[in-house]
Amino acid sequence: MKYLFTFHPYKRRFIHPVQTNHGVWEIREGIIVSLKQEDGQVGQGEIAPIPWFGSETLEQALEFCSSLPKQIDSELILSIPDTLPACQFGFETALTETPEPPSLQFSALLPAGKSAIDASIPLWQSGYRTFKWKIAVNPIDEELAIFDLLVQKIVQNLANGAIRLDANGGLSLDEAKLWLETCDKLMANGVNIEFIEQPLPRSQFEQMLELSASYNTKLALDESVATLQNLETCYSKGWRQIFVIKPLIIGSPSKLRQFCQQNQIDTVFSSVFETDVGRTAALQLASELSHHNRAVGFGINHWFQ
Ligand SMILES: O=C(O)CCC(=O)C1=CC=C[C@@H](O)[C@@H]1C(=O)O
Ligand SMILES: [Mg+2]
Repeated sequence: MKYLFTFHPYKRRFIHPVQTNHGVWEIREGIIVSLKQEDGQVGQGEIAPIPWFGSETLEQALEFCSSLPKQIDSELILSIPDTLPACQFGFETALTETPEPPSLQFSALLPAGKSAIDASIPLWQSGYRTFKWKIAVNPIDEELAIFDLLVQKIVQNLANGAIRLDANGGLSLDEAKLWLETCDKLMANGVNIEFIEQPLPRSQFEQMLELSASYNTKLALDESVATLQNLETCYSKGWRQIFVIKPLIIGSPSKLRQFCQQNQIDTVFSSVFETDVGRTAALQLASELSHHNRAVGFGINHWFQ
């Protein structure tokens, strides 16, 4: 079947710039692709790259879209190269109907630094019980002190709740060990620290594998497994703790589905701060493939003005 193909770049400014060890992210740019069938039905998909995670750049995605003919078919879509994972996701999901996903548990992202404490209260009051906090943004002694207050403020009251820490690869090995020792002690006192996400840079996989065997607190790989190729490599090198899956940059949903059906991996699905177009498709995939005991990192989606 042939589809009439159009694409529309978008640009959205974050209400609160996202502060991580990678820096401050102020504007999210992406592309909405539309595929119109002969009967007039239109399917949409979203291309939302995060090049610093290993996906293609927005420019590369735009160049790919511009290189396509006006009419394309599913054969061309399923042959999009693995070097364009965000395009693979955007075009493939534009092909498929995405029914409303069943209800999922959501995790709320807290801002880095001490503003996390005040930000957590309204989120907790609105029902969130899982929170993710960015670390390796401020000096570790400052963050450990803030974490102490955060735990007292919310986590201890969290019946069946949890807190996740995301370092975006910004800790040194010694800092990672200090965070893990701190979390293990809190875990021993009944605080549910669900995991520490990407404590070390992608280049230190072996050290993270060793850490994962040395502490009770679990580790989740994110930047290390951002594309399906990287995920398969980490799996083949022995990673069996948690895999963060960002559907919009992982690549082909059908290839991801195949891998998850062949390998029972522990996954947590995560947003790339996409629009509702990508979010709907991503939540559908999450509801299909995620271990339902892990909240999905798509909470508070009103990140934009
Ligand atoms: O996973 C979540 O809970 C929310 C999404 C999220 O934290 C991120 C999305 C995109 C890039 C990063 O800034 C960050 C992450 O590292 O997981
Ligand atoms: Mg992360």
